[in-house]
Amino acid sequence: MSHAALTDTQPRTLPALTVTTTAITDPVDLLALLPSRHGVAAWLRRGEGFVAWGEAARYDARGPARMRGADVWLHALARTAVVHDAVRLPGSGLLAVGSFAFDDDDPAGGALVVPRVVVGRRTTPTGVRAWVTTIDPDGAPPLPLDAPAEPVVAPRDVHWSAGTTSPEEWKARVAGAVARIRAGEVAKLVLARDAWATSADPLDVRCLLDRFQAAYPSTWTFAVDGLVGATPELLVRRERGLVASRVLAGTIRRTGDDASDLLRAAELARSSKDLEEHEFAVASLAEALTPFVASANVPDSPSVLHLPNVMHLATDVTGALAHDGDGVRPSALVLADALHPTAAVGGTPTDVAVRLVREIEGMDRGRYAGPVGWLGADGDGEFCIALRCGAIDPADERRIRLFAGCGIVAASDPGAELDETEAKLEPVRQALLG
Ligand SMILES: C=C(O[C@@H]1C=C(C(=O)O)C=C[C@H]1O)C(=O)O
Repeated sequence: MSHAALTDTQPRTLPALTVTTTAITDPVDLLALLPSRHGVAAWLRRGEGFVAWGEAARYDARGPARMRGADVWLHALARTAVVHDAVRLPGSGLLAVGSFAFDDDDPAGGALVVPRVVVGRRTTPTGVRAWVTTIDPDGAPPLPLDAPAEPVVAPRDVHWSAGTTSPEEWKARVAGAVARIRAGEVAKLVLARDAWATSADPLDVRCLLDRFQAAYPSTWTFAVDGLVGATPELLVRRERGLVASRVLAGTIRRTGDDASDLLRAAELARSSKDLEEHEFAVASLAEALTPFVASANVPDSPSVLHLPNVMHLATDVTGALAHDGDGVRPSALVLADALHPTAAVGGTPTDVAVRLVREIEGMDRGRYAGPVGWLGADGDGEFCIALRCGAIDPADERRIRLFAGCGIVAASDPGAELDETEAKLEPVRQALLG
């Protein structure tokens, strides 16, 4: 598909938004506030973040400029919005949630959506603060905040079906990738696979989110436009002039036995295959971030991140944002665009790896492995990499497409990589099964 066919569909007129944020008493359980399974969004970690519903404005993004176009759109909306923000914390005031396709050419494109209602919660040095933001377009009456909630529906009679390639075929593709790496075409590339699950009823993201939060509290649990998951990987956070990113690459499966998991964690921290893979990812992230920061802190060696299903080598990179030539600081979404795709989901070097991923993987990734998160009107925000997630089929909401991938290097073994994808599919599988 040519890029020309994938230009952004810029809305002709922008609504004038009235935005009001007021402090509320701590609701503790944000998910319990979501009124229905329709048109809801969530961004939660350790019980903090926000839930949102309704749609005040929407930007459907396409093509290589999908993120920059969305950023310009929110900026323009913010210029005409009337904002009363009595809370003034990251995530209060005008914000939008978005997710974007992995590939420039993917018709999935992406979207940035300004919700009608956002309820947020955050721990501050003076205690937990909570707020509600209402966003009303063009004088529309505010949505009722105390509408009775529709009961949450758990998935039922879930059955699984094959994705684009069978496990055997996928292993053959990994072996093909290893041969191309050993031939010197590319140093690392990330290959993913998909699988389908179908429930008896339309899927209710509120149930899946609840289960993700309970099982994976240290991940970013999200629902954005039908993409739902629990990702451990922060692409970029921009908050008050500081940036942060968490690079993950190098993975080992958990056994469920604490003593042997500790041994495996030590093995992972010494494994030259995983350390090499991790170094590629940190180096490419640091290089992509350099033009935007006045200073950066890149730790010399990774730590081990323990999740219930897998352990990863992890490096937290931080920096102080620089102003560009016009004295403007790039927004979180502009930064996400510059950093995407990292070596953790593309490969090294990026351009060759992305071309080979397209050729060898033989599947459309859609919004899997693309940036997902939120953007505030002041440019602060948080974008993760959409991993450990599934995309609900808009044409049949009983169906969800799950994804998982892994970094392939010269020393990769196809059977072990298939195993790793199975471990990475677990969060969504568990959320579907309960
Ligand atoms: C691609 C995925 O995960 C990425 C690949 C990893 C690896 O290869 O070790 C580790 C974490 C993620 O950066 C996925 O979960 O689908």
